Amino acid sequence: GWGYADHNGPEKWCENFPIANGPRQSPIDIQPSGASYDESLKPLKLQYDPSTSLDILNNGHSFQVTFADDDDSSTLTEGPISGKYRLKQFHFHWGASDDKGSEHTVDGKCYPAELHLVHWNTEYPSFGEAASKPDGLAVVGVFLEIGADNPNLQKLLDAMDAIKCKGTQTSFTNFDPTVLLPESLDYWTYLGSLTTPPLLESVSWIVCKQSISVSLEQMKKFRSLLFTAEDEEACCMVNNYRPPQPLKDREVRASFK
Ligand SMILES: COc1cc(C[n+]2ccc3cc(OS(N)(=O)=O)ccc3c2)cc(OC)c1OC
Ligand SMILES: [Zn+2]
Repeated sequence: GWGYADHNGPEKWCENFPIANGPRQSPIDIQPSGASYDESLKPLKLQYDPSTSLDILNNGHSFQVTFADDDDSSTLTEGPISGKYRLKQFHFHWGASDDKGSEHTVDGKCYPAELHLVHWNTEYPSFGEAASKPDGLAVVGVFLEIGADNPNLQKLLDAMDAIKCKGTQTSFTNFDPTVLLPESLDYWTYLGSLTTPPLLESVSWIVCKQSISVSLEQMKKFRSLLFTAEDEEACCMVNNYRPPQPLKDREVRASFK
């Protein structure tokens, strides 16, 4: 299957997923000077109910926290989207060292990690259905920057000992992902895709301008996870990011001046 190694990584994904070379692939390098301020863009409205958080899982590509999405308890509305999108899961991408790890870059600057909050359009019956529609998904991206210890990440980090290997999961209840958002919700937005196979071109990307902090010690904990299952030769889960893709015929809009 696909992965992030030389033999199955981003440069090879087009062999099984030709959309990898499509017209609206993600991530991209965001160039603030090339983004146009759009005064019609609304502030993001994120309303999350912590009782919808279910479990935390090492899926062999990242770790994700999954949410109950059978009602409108945790939603994203306003912002650049129309309608209501339900939170399905959040996950991260990160590097082997602090000079790389994010998927989006800003004027070529890489961050050590990037958080993705994945939402699907309730216009459609399920995540799977929405994932194949051009307006089916909305992913909020938040950069992590090396700095002070971030206490809001601690619950995630404490759960990592229980999900070290691919395929392991543990319950993860009563978590409000709002605590992971930066104080300013200024954002850039553009039309793109999932950044992992199946790379479906169904995502309205919403990338926050402001980052959140993560300490060096906390980053080391991310890097202690494994891509591999218990019975396989251990391979550290690092560099699970896709590099920026061609912007092609797209515009990036800014919600701020
Ligand atoms: C839950 O059902 C699905 C889960 C998944 C799993 N999945 C795969 C890849 C993903 C990539 C993502 O990319 S990202 N990094 O841009 O957020 C986000 C969520 C994803 C979720 C895919 C599906 O069809 C495409 C599903 O519907 C059948
Ligand atoms: Zn992601």
